[in-house]
Amino acid sequence: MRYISTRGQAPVLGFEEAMLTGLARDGGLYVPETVPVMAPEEIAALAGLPYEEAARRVVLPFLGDAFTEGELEGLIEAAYAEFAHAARAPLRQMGPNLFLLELFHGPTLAFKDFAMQLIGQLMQASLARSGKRITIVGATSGDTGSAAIEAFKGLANVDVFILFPQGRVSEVQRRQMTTAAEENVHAIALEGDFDTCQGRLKDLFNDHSFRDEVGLAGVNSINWARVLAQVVYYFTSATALGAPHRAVDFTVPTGNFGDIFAGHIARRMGLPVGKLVIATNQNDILHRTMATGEQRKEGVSPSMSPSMDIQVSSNFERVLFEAYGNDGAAVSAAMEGLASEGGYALGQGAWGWLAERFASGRASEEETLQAIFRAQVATGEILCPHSAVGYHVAETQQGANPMVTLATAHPAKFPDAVEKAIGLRPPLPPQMADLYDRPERVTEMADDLSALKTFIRETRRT
Ligand SMILES: Cc1ncc(COP(=O)(O)O)c(C=O)c1O
Ligand SMILES: N[C@@H](CCOP(=O)(O)O)C(=O)O
Repeated sequence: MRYISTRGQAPVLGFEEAMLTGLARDGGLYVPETVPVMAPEEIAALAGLPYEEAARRVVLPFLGDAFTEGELEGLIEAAYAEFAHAARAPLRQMGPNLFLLELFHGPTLAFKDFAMQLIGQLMQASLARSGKRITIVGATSGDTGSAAIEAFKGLANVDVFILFPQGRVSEVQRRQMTTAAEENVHAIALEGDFDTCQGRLKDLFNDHSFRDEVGLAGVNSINWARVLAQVVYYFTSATALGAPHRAVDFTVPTGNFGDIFAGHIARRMGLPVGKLVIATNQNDILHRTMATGEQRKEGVSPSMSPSMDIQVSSNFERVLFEAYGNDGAAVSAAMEGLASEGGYALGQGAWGWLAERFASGRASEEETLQAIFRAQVATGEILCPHSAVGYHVAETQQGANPMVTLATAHPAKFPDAVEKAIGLRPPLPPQMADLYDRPERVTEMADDLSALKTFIRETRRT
């Protein structure tokens, strides 16, 4: 299995190297050169399997010879052992043909745990073999950070630095990151928004001597392995609803485009996905891109679904690479336009290509609150604001197929928004009940790349 960069100028890598490399050395993102296809019988056979076994079957063809089947089985078992629901990703019926895929039963209460727990296991196995040590730097708008901390805290050969936008995550999200007591974990509150954090992360990767000096590794969805692990729940949910014998639609609350890109990969693997709907909050760059054929940045406007307050949607580059017929030079030109001129036109061919594969919608702040209210009245389910954005858009996009909307975080991570919608503050689960009593440890930093490098150099263990 070979992985190539979306910018076409970086070395071709195997799975394990791509996982440990993070951002490609030409600034692009790694994607599989070819996507393995599952036969309808293989897909049908996933129905009713334990989540772990379905994960093994879906993930294995992408790994080449990086891990043996036996190794992979053990690592997947360990990855999902701490999930609080036996089904791992249970489906809940919300209406006659509308379903919610609950992805918040992992240790940090967001869908990030599905991928982060697995890549935590894969990376540790790989590092144990090589004896190397790495420095993980992650950028977060709230959920990736705590998921990464949970997966890598306390490891002797890994240091973890998480950049989050100061004042732009919920209090629960912040405390999940700043209360880790382990000495290898460092939460950094950066001046700016999530795009600033992700921009600095990519700057660190693009400084080749720095990345080599500290053994930089990435666990954002920059890392292909993150996306791959998220492909699994599209298969488990669609087969539970009758795939491959009928098509299933999905609506995905979207920010960095990783989760919905995983759905796109599931479809390329042969899963009959009907509509794949991008759902955005008021930071609706992706919805506007689909509507106008032009991607143009506006300022980030803080919303009650902060994890989706993103304008520079990293994984859009992966789908653009396909839309441009794997033309790395065209992708580089578009990314250059986004960075220096604030936007670029997709081009008619690429716009049409995308419109055939993705629909889109947006939810305003008021529509998000109403969706939380409606879902609770209809079914008793309390949605987090991100899931509510998806729920609102899913309702407007429903057709003949079952529609699954992804519930990406637990409502207790966003008590203020939920209280505004339904007058209740959802309690944290018992293992986090003392979150507000734990001491916080955080480093506040201005947006200064050279100061960030110095901090990482001086703080990481060698
Ligand atoms: C709760 C929640 N919902 C949705 C998203 C958007 O997912 P993606 O960035 O993969 O599009 C995020 C952040 O990634 C998130 O944390
Ligand atoms: N919403 C994310 C942003 C980072 O996304 P990732 O999938 O690239 O890690 C978050 O909560 O941090």
